[in-house]
Amino acid sequence: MAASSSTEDLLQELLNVELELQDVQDEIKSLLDKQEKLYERQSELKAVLESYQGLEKDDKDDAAPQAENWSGSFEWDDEANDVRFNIFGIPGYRANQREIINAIMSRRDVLVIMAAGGGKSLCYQLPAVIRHGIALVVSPLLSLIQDQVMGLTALGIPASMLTSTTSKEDEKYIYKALEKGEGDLKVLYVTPEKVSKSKRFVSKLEKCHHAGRLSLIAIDEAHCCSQWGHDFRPDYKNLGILKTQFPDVPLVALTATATKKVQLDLMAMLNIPKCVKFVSTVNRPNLFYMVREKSSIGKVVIDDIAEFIQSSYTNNESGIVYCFSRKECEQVAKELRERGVSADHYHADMDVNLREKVHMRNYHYKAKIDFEFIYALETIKNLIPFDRWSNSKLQVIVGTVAFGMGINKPDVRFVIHHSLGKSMETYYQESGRAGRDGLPSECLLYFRPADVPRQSSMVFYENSGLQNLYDMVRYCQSKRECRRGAFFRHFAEPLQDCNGMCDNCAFSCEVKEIDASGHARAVVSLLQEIQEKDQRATMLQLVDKMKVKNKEVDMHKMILVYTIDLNLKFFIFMPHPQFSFTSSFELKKDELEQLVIQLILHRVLKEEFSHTAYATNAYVTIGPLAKHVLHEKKFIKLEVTSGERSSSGITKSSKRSRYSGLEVKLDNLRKDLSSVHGGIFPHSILSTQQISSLCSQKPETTEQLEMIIGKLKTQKYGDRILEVIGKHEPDEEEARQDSSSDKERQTSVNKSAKRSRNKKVVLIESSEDEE
Ligand SMILES: Nc1ncnc2c1ncn2[C@@H]1O[C@H](COP(=O)(O)OP(=O)(O)OP(=O)(O)O)[C@@H](O)[C@H]1O
Ligand SMILES: [Mg+2]
Repeated sequence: MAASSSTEDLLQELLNVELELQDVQDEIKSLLDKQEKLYERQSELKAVLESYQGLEKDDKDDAAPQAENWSGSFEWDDEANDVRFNIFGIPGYRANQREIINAIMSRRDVLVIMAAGGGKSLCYQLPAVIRHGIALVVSPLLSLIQDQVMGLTALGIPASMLTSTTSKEDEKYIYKALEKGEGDLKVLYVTPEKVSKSKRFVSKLEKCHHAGRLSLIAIDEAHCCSQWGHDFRPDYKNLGILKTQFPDVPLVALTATATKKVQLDLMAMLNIPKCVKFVSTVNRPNLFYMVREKSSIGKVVIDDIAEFIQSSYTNNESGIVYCFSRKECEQVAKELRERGVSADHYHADMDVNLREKVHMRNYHYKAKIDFEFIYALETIKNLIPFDRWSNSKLQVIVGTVAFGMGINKPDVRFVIHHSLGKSMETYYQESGRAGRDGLPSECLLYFRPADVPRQSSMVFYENSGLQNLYDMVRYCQSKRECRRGAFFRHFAEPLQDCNGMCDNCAFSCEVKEIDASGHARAVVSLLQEIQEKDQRATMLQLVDKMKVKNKEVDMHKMILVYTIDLNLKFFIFMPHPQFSFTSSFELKKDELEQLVIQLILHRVLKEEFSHTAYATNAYVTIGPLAKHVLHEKKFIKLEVTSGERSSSGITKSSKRSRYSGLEVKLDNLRKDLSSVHGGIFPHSILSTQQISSLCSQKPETTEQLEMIIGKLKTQKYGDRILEVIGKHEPDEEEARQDSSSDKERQTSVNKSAKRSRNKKVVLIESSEDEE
C-alpha cells in the first residue's frame, strides 16, 4: 500500500518535473527567438549609428552651416516659371517643388523624399532644361525610362536613353553629344548598369564633364540603393562613383518612401553627406483606403470587384487589380471580362521585346520610318494590354505586384488588391499608383485570413519578412483604427487628419469586441493534441479540425440534454468535460480563421515552414505565449462587425459623376491626337485637370487657351481644342452647371482679390499648399 502510494507520489512529481521542464524549454526557445531578434536589431542600429557618426563628423568639418532659404527669390525665377508653365504646362508648383529646383539650380546635392505622384520628375527635369548642358538621369526600369523619354519628347525637350535596347545609330548620336557637344540633347536617361558596367560610357561622360557640359545628375527611385529598401538593385550600389568622379556636379536623389534608415543609407552610398534634404509627408489625402472581407468563394469576390467597378467607374476610368500569382491574374481578368469589365492581365516581364518595339516606334516618331514597320507595330501595340491600358483603351489591368514601379499613368482612379500585400511599405507603394494626378481615387483591399499563409511562406526568409507581413495583417484585421494612421505610424510621421478618407473613419459600422479566450484555449489544446501525436496542421486544417471538434461537442451536448430529460435529478448540474474549453457560443469558420491569425499576431501560436520539392508549406504550431492563454493569464478578443458598410468609399460630393458632353469630346480629342502624334500618351496631351479647367473656363481665343495649358500645347494642339470647344453645344444639365460655376468663379475671384488686398501682396505664383 505504502509502496504504491510512494510510486504514485513519484509519478506525480515526475509529471510535475516534466511539465516544468517543458515550461523551461519553451522559455529558452522564446528567449532564443528574442535573442535572435535583438542581435538583428543590434546590427541594424550599429549600421545606422556609424552613418550618423560619419555625417556628424562631416558636419563638424564644415564651416557653420548657413541658414538656407530655398523659397526666397532667385535670378532664374522668371525663366523657371516660364518653362514650368509654357513648356511643361504646369500651372503652379506643388509643395517643395520650387525649393528643390532652387537648391539644384544653386548646385547643391539634394535628397528628395516625396510621395508617389508628388511631382518629383519636374524637380530635376526643369533645372535640366534651364541649365547649360546635358542632365544624366539614372532610372531602374526600361519601361519607366521609355515613358519619361516619350513624355519629354512630346514636350519638345530633347531627351534620349542609353540602354541595352538603344540602336547603334542612336548610341553614336548620344556619344557625339556627350563627347563633342553636338546636337541639342538636354536629358539622357540610363539604367544603373550603364554606369557600373560600361567603361566606354563613363569615359564619354568624363569628357562631357570636362567640357563643362554635365549639368546635373538625378538618381530616380533612389531607394533601390539600399538593402533596407523594398526594391534593392545591386547595380544601384555602385552609383557612389558618380559623386567621386564629378564632385562639382549637383546630384539629386529622389524616392517616394524612405524610412530614416534608408535615407541615411542613401546619403552614405551616394556620397552626398552634405545634401539638402526635402522630406514631404507620406500622406496622400486624395486616396480613400478601404478593406473588405474576402469571400472564400472565388466567384463571389469577382462579382464584388466587378460590381464595385461598374457602379463607381462608369466613365471607363482606369484601374489596377493586383493578384497574388500570374495564374490568378489570368483567371481574374477572364472572369472580369465575362462580367462585362474591359480587363486584361499583364505580366511585368511579358513580351519585353514587344513593349520595347512599341516604345521604339513611339520614340522615333520624328524620324523617317518605314510605314510597313509602323503598321506592323501598330498591330502589335493593340495586342499589348499594358499599352492599351496606358492609352486608356482598356479599363483594368490585372497584374502581380511585380507590376509596380513601371507604372507612370497619372489618372489611375482605383487600385484593388485581390489579396493582401507583403508589407505596409509595399502596400503603400502599390496602392499609391492610384491618383498620381491628385484627384480623388480609391484603394480597396480584399482580406481573408486564409491568404496569410500564402504570403508568409513566400516572405519568411526575408529580413524581418514575417514581422512586416504581420504589420500588414494588423492593418487588414483592424475594424476601428484609421487606416491612414497606420501609414503615419509605419513611416514614423506625426498623425494627420484623415478627413474621413478611409472606411474606418467614414462609416459608422457597429464593431463589437467579443471575448474569444475560451475559443483560444480550445484551439491551443487541440493543437497540443495534434503535436503530441507528432502530427502538424496548416491553418486551414486546424480550423477544419476545430469545426469537427465543435460538432462532436454538440453531439455530446445532445446526449447530455437527452439524459437530463430522463434523469433530471442526477445530471442537471454535470458539465461535459469538453465544455470547459469552449464558450457558450460557436464561432463561424471565417471567425475561427480570424482567431487563428489573431493568435499568431499575439505569439500564442506561430507559423513554421517546411519545404517540399515544389513548394514551401506554412504550418501553425504552439507559440511562446500559449501557456498564458491556457492558464487564463492572457485574454483574446475578436472584433466583429454587425451591419453592412457602404459599397463605395469616396463620398458622392467628391466623386466624379458621369463626364459632361464637352469632357467626353475633349477626352476623345486627346486620344485622337495621341495616336496622330506618334502614340504619345493621351494624358501627356491634356491632363484630366486641364480638361476640367477647359470645360469650366471655355476659352475662345488662343491667348485665353495659353493661360490654361501654356504656350507649347497651345501651339501644338490649340486649333483643334478651340474648334471642339467652339462647336460644342451644352445640354441642359451642362448649362445649369455652367451658370452655377460662373457664380462660384465670381465669388472666388472676389475672395482672392480680397485676400490680396488684405495681405498687401501680389501673388504671381503660388504652390498648392499655400492655397
Ligand atoms: N505642380 C504640379 N501641378 C500639377 N500637376 C503636376 C505638378 N507637378 C507634377 N504634376 C503631375 O503629377 C503627375 C505625377 O508626377 P511625377 O511622375 O513626377 O510623380 P513622381 O513624384 O515621380 O511619382 P512616382 O513616385 O510615382 O514616380 C504627373 O502627371 C505630373 O505631370
Ligand atoms: Mg517618378
